[in-house]
Amino acid sequence: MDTNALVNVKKVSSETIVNSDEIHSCKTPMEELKSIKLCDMKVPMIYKGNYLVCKVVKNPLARICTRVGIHDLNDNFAIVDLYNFRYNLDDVEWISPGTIFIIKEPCVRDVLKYELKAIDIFSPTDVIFVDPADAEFLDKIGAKKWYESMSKDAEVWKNEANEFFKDGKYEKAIFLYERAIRCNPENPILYLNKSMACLKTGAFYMAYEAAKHGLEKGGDREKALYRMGQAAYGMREWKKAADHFLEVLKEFPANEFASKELKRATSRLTEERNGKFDFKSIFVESKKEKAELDVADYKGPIEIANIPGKGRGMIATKDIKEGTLLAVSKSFASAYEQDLPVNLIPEISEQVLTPTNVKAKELYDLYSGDDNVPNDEIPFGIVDAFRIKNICRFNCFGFQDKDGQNSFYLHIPSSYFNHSCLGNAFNSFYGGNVMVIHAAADIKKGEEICFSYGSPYTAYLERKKKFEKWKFQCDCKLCETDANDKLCSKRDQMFEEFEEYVKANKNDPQKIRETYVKRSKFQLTLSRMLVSLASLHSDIGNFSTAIQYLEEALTLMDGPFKYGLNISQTCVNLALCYAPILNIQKAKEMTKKAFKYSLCTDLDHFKTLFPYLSVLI
Ligand SMILES: C[S@@+](CC[C@H](N)C(=O)[O-])C[C@H]1O[C@@H](n2cnc3c(N)ncnc32)[C@H](O)[C@@H]1O
Repeated sequence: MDTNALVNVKKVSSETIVNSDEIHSCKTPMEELKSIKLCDMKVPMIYKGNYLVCKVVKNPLARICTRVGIHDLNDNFAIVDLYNFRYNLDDVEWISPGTIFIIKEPCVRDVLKYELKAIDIFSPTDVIFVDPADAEFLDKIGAKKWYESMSKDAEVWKNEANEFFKDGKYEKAIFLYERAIRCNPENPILYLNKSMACLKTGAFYMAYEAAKHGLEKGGDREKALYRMGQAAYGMREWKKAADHFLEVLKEFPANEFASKELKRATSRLTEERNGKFDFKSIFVESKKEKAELDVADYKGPIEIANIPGKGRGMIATKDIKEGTLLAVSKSFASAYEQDLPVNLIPEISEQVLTPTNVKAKELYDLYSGDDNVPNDEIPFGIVDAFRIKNICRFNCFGFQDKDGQNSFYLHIPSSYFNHSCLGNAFNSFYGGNVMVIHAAADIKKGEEICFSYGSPYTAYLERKKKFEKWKFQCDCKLCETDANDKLCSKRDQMFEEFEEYVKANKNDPQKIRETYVKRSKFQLTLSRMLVSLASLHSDIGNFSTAIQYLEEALTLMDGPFKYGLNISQTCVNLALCYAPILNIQKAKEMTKKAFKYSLCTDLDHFKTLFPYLSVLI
């Protein structure tokens, strides 16, 4: 047997992993599974109905997954590849040699070169970690031989856990607080400390439960209630959070932290109930690196309905005016390109384990690609990596910041809007983390509300290809017009050449204009060229030509796609061209128009976005 396989973790792309059709997630409770040993396992095979008890014997290695060498209860060796447990793969401490764990329904394959068995784990909830000091549980799974006799003094483990906590090693601290609790289940401090450590790792459900137990065991009420409030806030249960902070203040009125937190929770409640958001502050905050914005989700006069041929979609519950705020959502999970592999499963795993299972239900209800497979109910506390991977594929939004860095976001409520290139809604992002959807037109009660999944500027064939990946065809008027227009792809090609050409010539888009002779509608490519040309001219101070191009572009943009084409920015550009030639009246007119189309809450918000226009408004 060659254990060198361990040093040979393959470099594979994240796609290779998450696309595997063999991703299996165990949905059966541990009590219903039977133990199995490596010698009884044939390869390749998924051992449904079984579990394997193992112990890490070889140091972990990490590339795209974390790989460890394990022994089973017969001391037979195998490789275990753990996917989707961590963002930060450099962190391997969580599975160091000596770690005992159970693999529920293991997927076994062979590594021919090394004549070894290998087990792939994709869903974090397929693993149960076992404390070597937990004699009772080890006995239950037939692993008594791995029992390590350790101190039974809870204080010893509490002190050790506190040290880990101080070093920022929260998971290790949680593991030891749990050991301490097994030694002395009546000590409330252990629960409260565990709760604090859980808050640090974002395991809010566990934090809430631990603080509640601490309270029930007679622990410090101020601390317990405050932590319950913090945990509820983390779970985005604003009312519950506010109630706990109020309870703290009632008994301990001098607690300044609780009064601050109560204010925050109340703001979230107002956002959630009335759609009253401070978009200016959200904008300022979103400009910070890897900003984590603190906002509630809001659902305006809209509801989910079945839309023939499109699955589910959003419809208006009453007549809606253009510019109305329809929805705000904070991303459920996010990943940054620089943190390769891009993988939302570790974060989603934390979120899925909430007490009421509401979040898990909302997540698993999202479209996962196969209309023929009913979205069967996933039991509470189960991370189904395969389903989540598909949900991400059909519902994630990519976002590129100004430095060209990509990030990926899953927004739950916003995932129910279908696409239309000429959508009657417009979605904008605050750093990607927060998605805001406004009505881009007047909408009648019962009408479907769609927004464009990309820029309407995207060339027709490119759009079509993109939609094919998402398994649909767009039947909007723009796609219909483009599909019937023989000059469409020629024009798109000309545009590409044009971009190169204008860079060199700063010339007129006459040739493109000519391609529209037979089509007066949707002259998007022309407007795009005019905007490009205008910017070249304004850069060299040729403002009157820039104005001529921008005014023409503005007329062409004024259609159902005006928000998608960022008409507000074109008005800003015009204002910035009128101002230097001292046509202040026009500059003010354009600034006013820019504000109208900016969807800003108020002038203050607008001025934060465009401070250099402040004097014109
Ligand atoms: C983000 S989901 C939108 C909600 C989805 N319709 C549902 O039932 O949950 C994206 C998926 O919706 C469907 N879809 C979106 N826009 C569509 C359109 N214009 N026509 C047909 N299907 C569309 C496609 O299946 C696409 O992959």
